[in-house]
Amino acid sequence: MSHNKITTSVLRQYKSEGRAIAMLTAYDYSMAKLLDEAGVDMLLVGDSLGNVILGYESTLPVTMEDMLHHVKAVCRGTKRAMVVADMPFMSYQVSMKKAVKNAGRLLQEGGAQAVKLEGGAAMADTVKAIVTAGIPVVGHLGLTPQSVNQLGGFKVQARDEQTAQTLLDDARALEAAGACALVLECIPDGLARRVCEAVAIPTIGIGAGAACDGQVLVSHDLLGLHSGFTPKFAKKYANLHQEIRTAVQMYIKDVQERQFPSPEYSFKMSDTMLEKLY
Ligand SMILES: Nc1nc(=O)c2c([nH]1)NC[C@@H]1CN(c3ccc(C(=O)N[C@@H](CCC(=O)O)C(=O)O)cc3)CN21
Ligand SMILES: CC(C)C(=O)C(=O)O
Ligand SMILES: [Mg+2]
Repeated sequence: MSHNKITTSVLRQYKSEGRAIAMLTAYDYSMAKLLDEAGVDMLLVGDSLGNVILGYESTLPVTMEDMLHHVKAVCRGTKRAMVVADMPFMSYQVSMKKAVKNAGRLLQEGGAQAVKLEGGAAMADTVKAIVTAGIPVVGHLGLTPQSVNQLGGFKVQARDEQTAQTLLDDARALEAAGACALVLECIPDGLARRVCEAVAIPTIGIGAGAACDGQVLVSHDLLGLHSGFTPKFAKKYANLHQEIRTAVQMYIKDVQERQFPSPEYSFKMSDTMLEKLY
């Protein structure tokens, strides 16, 4: 097998060469295999699985056990892409010791290559401790959904001078702490460009404009597979929701009209053998 796994040094090389990084979320084996074979560079097992897969209203109820379950499935389907696992709410905020232990579980038990956690300078020491343990960490700034109860909703972040400066300082603090990349979510494109220029590590945007070194989306959003709310920044490249509905309705009709299964989908036994049965 020619693995050619994407590593943190490959990501930095991409940035220096101006080659854009394509990242998508994946939550299961089949989809991970499909996205990996399509050539995506990074797969994020996002805590958005709380919304998309488990049907929660937010990402807050997602647990370490939920994450591990899905990280394992994704890693079994992935050869080339770097698998990044979101650290769920309360798995890294309580203590640095717990943070290192939980980050370690996502690599040791889950099989991920890196973890991602939300927060800026306040998380720098935690990032440093995890990195010191040999675990690559991706930072996440801007709209950080685990803080939705403080942010007061899912809104564009860092729109005024003070909050924009804080975000720039946070990016520098995370880089200094050893983060290998930064996700920038839902911030003005000009601010994202300033962050990209200010740090040497790759920035991966979601609703953060075109200047980022890479882009990430929730794959269900781009595939038109998610029946719930889709953010404005999510470009829909397909309408699989409708395709699946149509396919399932055809199946139901076939079953009801006894058109399925036709002989090609059935198994035969000789009439002479059948006649012997009593
Ligand atoms: N399906 C899905 N896609 C995502 O991108 C996503 C999730 N789920 N769950 C976790 C977080 C939550 N995210 C969200 C959720 C809502 C908005 C949102 O409502 N955005 C507004 C912008 C409002 C404004 O202009 O300030 C929008 O209209 O898109 C954005 C990101 C991103 N993540
Ligand atoms: C939206 C991305 C960046 C994420 O954190 C997730 O999918 O959980
Ligand atoms: Mg997340």
